[in-house]
Amino acid sequence: MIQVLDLVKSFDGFKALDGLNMTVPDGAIYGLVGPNGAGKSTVLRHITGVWRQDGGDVLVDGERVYENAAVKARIASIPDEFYYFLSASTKDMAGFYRGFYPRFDAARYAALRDVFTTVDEKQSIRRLSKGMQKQAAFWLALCCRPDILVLDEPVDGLDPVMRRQVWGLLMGDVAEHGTTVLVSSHNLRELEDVCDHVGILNHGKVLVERSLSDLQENLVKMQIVFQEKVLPPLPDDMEVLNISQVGRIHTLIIRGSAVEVTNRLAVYAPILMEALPLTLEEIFIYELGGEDYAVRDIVL
Ligand SMILES: Nc1ncnc2c1ncn2[C@@H]1O[C@H](COP(=O)(O)OP(=O)(O)OP(=O)(O)O)[C@@H](O)[C@H]1O
Repeated sequence: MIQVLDLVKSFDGFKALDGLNMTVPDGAIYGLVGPNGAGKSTVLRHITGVWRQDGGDVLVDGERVYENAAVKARIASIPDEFYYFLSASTKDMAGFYRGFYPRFDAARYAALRDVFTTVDEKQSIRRLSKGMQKQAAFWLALCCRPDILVLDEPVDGLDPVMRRQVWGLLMGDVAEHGTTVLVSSHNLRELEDVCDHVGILNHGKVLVERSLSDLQENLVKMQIVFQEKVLPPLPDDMEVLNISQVGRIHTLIIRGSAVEVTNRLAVYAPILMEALPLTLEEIFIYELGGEDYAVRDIVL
């Protein structure tokens, strides 16, 4: 488990991290979402032990990360800026990682040649295209067999086919080995299909942190058509977060499970009724939008 506790980091008096708290459970795919300058890269650099905090703590399974080689050997990272040795090729870096990561998997390195076919492993990484550099970074990171994989806007620059392949590999590692994946993005939609936990970050703080199952079990989108064009009065204790209407179709966002809400609305004898899942973006908007405009602005 990764615990970030009241983390503070200032640059020339500017608080890039301002008492940031977050918890990433083991085996989670945790999406850290926020606008430019929110502090995503800064917090990730603390979690990977690159930077020392001014205040607070970053713990992995209860141990401090900073200057802790044993903990760092369990973490692989794809940062937003590449840090490979000047003129090092993918193959050179694999040799270096083999010495650092105790579980470096040489057989996997060989097998992944068939996935990253466009990357010339003998070419200097800096001379590869941006997308190929990202592919090389994934190739190397996946071979480290880390317990924790920290990815800073990882799929930027990857084409759609490669994105799918990379996410497939990552999700396979999560399912088979319980790898914890922490991934940052500007865009909730990009993480929609993969994350099971989400933290929304702005101005150096996590505004809200939730697990997807908590959110999804508790909110449903109902599309309903009644004989009459107007919506019948609904029970007082039914928590309706949003109502919209297009023609005769009413769309209601209601708190509760799909089964429970469907049963309660069936009493009104609709002509047509369907319970639909909400997107992650919709969940955040309806769950928090009313009460927290900062969150609403970020996810919209
Ligand atoms: N080395 C640094 N020196 C000075 N200021 C910095 C440094 N690194 C980050 N900052 C500042 O800290 C704030 C957070 O930056 P950070 O890179 O963490 O944001 P981000 O959420 O990753 O943004 P983006 O989505 O644009 O990558 C910004 O205001 C940035 O200017």
